[in-house]
Amino acid sequence: MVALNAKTVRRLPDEVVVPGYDRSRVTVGIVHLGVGGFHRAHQAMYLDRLMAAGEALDWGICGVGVLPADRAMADALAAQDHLYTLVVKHPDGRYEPRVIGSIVDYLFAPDDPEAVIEKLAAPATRIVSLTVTEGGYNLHHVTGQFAADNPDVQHDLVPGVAPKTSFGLIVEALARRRDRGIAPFTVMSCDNLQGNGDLSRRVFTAFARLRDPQLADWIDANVRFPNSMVDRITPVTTDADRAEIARRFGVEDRWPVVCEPFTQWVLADDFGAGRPGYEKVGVQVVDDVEPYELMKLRLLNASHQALAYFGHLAGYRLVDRAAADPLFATFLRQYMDREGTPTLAPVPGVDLDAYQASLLERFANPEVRDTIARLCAESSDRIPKWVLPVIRAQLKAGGPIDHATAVVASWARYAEGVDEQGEQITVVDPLADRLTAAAKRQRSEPLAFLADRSIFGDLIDDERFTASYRATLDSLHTVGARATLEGLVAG
Ligand SMILES: NC(=O)c1ccc[n+]([C@@H]2O[C@H](COP(=O)([O-])OP(=O)(O)OC[C@H]3O[C@@H](n4cnc5c(N)ncnc54)[C@H](O)[C@@H]3O)[C@@H](O)[C@H]2O)c1
Ligand SMILES: O=P(O)(O)OC[C@@H](O)[C@@H](O)[C@H](O)[C@H](O)CO
Repeated sequence: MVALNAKTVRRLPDEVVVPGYDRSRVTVGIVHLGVGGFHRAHQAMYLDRLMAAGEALDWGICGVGVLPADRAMADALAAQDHLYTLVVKHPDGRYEPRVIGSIVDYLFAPDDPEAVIEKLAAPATRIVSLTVTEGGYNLHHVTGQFAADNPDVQHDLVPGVAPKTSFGLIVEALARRRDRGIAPFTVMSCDNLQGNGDLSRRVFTAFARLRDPQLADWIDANVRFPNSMVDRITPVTTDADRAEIARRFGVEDRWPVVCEPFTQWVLADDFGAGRPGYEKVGVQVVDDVEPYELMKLRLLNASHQALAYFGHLAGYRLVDRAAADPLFATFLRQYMDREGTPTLAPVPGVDLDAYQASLLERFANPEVRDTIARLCAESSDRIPKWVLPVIRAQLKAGGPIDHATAVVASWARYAEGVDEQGEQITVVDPLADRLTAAAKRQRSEPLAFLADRSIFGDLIDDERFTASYRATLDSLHTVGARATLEGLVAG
């Protein structure tokens, strides 16, 4: 057994691909906030491929942990010279292991925010990328504007304090760059949000405006925020993954990453200070990302939510098991076909029918072992971004809404916190208490959950929507998830 680090990496079995490039020559050009599973399966992997081809050695990544919970990642990476194993799991049971070397440093902001700000302000830092989850942008769910009422954001607005948030860290670094005459970095969001670049521009300038209006104007005029669509299903790493990787390859890795074979990154070419030649390793660099991102968010991510709550209520705990159930597969396919896809513009080079079929195959990969629990978490940050826009578009167009609306009703039923067997459901959501309190009232007050206008806006005033919602919720309460799905599928 080999405990992974820079010295031991050469002793790994041949089937493990290891960095063939000299990592001591790699310098930091990218600072990444939110180094979780996805960043390590996606952006860091693309860069590793480029580095393996002898390119982009001045675009190494320095990871940053913003939240106190990131201490575990800081410790794991430090113990391994920032190396980790990425294991691609094929549906036939094949594992493809690769040690990724593109992350060369990691800073833990809660211990030393000043070091993070200086790293961000360093002239060599030309891109600051983000995977801080949908919640990390502090968006008002209905208006899409920056919600400044978060206590940590308020803390970061006090002059001279050590920042606690991405906003405080990035905006302070941009202020120092401006004052020192250093060109700004590009801010590249890789989170699952429509127009993630445009939206990053909105929230970072809104935060800066609360601090210093001139700085906000400077950021707005000088900083680039490219949009992107990112895709690769990356479940939470488990101890079983660690044990299996040790057993198969003799690698002792504190925090490997596992993921599906599919990967996609569609990126707008909008960088102010250069970028790695990502297109050489399969990234689609395009002028307009919107058609791709709408396709992905409204088909893949919305379908994930369509599977999540019904799946949990029907007794499933793994995504592949639910996706392989013909009833669920039919429901998802009908949702995509009749409701999601008609809201999309044509996507260059993509056959949407084939895309839908490929999603069902990806979800049903039995090796990935993605959990329903991961998909159910933080729903209040996901449903408004992925499912409600489909309902609104279909209401406007007079199109069908029953399946997308049923997803919302299934979330409301799930949020009651008790399943169909009377077992407790742990609702993981920043708004869990509020959501569960409203959901518990809905047996006597059917629209109680929808009354939260900060999430649903004025949807509660639309009679077609509420009629469909009530019908599904009532069915969930009386006949349960499976029979409700059967009814929906039968039309
Ligand atoms: N996992 C996937 O399949 C997948 C695929 C495509 C895109 N993504 C995007 O990547 C994001 C992260 O996914 P992951 O699987 O890496 O999750 P993860 O839980 O492994 O990592 C999330 C990281 O974000 C940080 N974070 C969370 N809230 C934050 C905040 N408010 N401020 C700063 N940092 C914050 C966490 O500390 C952690 O480092 C997703 O929310 C999504 O937008 C994920
Ligand atoms: O990670 P989130 O919060 O964006 O959403 C959960 C999943 O739908 C998502 O992670 C998908 O697995 C991913 O978007 C696939 O590319």
